[in-house]
Amino acid sequence: MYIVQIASECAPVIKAGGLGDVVYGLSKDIERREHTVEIILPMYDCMRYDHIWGLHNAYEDLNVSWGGGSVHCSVFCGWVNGLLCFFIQPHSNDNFFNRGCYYGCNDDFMRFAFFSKAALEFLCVTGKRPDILHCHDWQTGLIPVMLYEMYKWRGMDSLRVAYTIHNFKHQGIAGSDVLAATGLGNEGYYFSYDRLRDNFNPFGINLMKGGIVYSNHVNTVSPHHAWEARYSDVSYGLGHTLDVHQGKFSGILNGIDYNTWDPETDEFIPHHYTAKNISSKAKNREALRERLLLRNDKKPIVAFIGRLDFQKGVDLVHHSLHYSLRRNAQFVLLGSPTGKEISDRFWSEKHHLNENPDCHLELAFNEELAHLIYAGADMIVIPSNFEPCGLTQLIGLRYGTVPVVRGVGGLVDTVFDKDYDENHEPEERNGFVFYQNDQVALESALERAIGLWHYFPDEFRQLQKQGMEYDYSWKTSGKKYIELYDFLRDK
Ligand SMILES: Nc1ncnc2c1ncn2[C@@H]1O[C@H](COP(=O)(O)OP(=O)(O)O[C@H]2O[C@H](CO)[C@@H](O)[C@H](O)[C@H]2O)[C@@H](O)[C@H]1O
Repeated sequence: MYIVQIASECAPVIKAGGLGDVVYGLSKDIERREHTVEIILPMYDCMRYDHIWGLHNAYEDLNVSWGGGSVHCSVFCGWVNGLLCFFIQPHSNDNFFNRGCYYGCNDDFMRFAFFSKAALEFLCVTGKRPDILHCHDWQTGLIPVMLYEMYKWRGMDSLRVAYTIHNFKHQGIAGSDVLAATGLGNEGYYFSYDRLRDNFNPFGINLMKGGIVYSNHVNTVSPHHAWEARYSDVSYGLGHTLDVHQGKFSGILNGIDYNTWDPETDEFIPHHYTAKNISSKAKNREALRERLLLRNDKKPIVAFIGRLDFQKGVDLVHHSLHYSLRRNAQFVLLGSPTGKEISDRFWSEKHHLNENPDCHLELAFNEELAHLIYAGADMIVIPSNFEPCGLTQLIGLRYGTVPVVRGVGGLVDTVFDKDYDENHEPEERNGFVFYQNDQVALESALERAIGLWHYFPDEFRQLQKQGMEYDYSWKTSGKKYIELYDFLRDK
């Protein structure tokens, strides 16, 4: 089979969060199964060029009709750890991808609508006819729309689209100017509730909704979140649309790339280990302390790694920091703030705790440090408000770092409470789970975790090993995607 992934991120070259990991890890898995996979990405000025091998100009004259005129683009091509990637570079005064950031501009919907159209144009003029186009999140929601409404007539009618939603919170709400710019036009047609009109904002079109309506299949990234999306409010207004399209909606659990995330070979950690010699993990704890100037004391390290965003339960992240310090633990936070308010709050906390020898706040994106924290910490706390899948608990489990999570979304599918999970035998349990979205609930789980570390170290070690024995690689999930692609291709 021939699959083309179109996305706004692919690790390690473009990574703001979990989307990048999934595009990379899934593509690697597809390749391992001997299918052909290619990835189309924007060519951002700030991406990690050092992770691309053999970057060269592969297509010089891509002209994309846009806003009544045409934008000239170059398409570069190179290999990211063996994966063939195409990078689209538009030459226009809009400077869509030369902004020193991946997201967060006022015209993001225009930037990614343009990228979507350019990706289709590239496939069209180069004669590439994959069996499956796999699109991700709102940034590429217009691809199935334009494929069906425009490009199908240009020899692309055999392509099928799989659309994966990693985060319902960001949907890409735009005005009719996007219709005009892309050439879709016909406002009356697209501003229908059956098509792109936003379910709650009558003046906006919703790019993610377009992806849902027009794709051949839609999935989110865990079975439990697929259920939540239909029966609770976490689909942020798209529940009705999912209901209408329920026959083509499912949940497929994410995996993680077991070569990138492997405590036995990880190039960013000083001491390698496996479940069998987990005692070596403690040396990474020491290395982490040394790196972050924490004192050497008989205490566990609790960590948080992630975007600092409403989604991640920042109030409870903040509370878990202070609670851990009170309960004789150290705390390490690696977080990229997503807004000014959250940023100010955590910067002020960082200054306040600057001299504290038991905690460190790193407010930045730092891939290398993330690896050392996964290896050196004893527990990872994930108190999310909602979590479509969550990768940090999967990585934590792989590194013997016990997850303490709120029971939502994919966290429900992957973490099983040591004391209370009734569906798993004690030897199959792997972490701590709380459900209520409040401090008391968080404390009850964190206290059990920290207490186990201090008073029952053998049991704690056993729990770490049980977590490490889980297989959350792409082995199972990759197979599910291949089955899905196969099913769509034959339709
Ligand atoms: N400051 C930082 N420095 C270094 N590394 C950092 C970092 N902040 C985050 N990371 C890394 O980025 C990834 C984040 O994974 P998450 O599952 O939390 O993704 P996110 O919420 O962004 O994405 C969405 O998509 C993913 C993928 O589908 C879903 O799992 C998730 O639920 C959904 O919200 C991990 O690899 C983590 O180590």
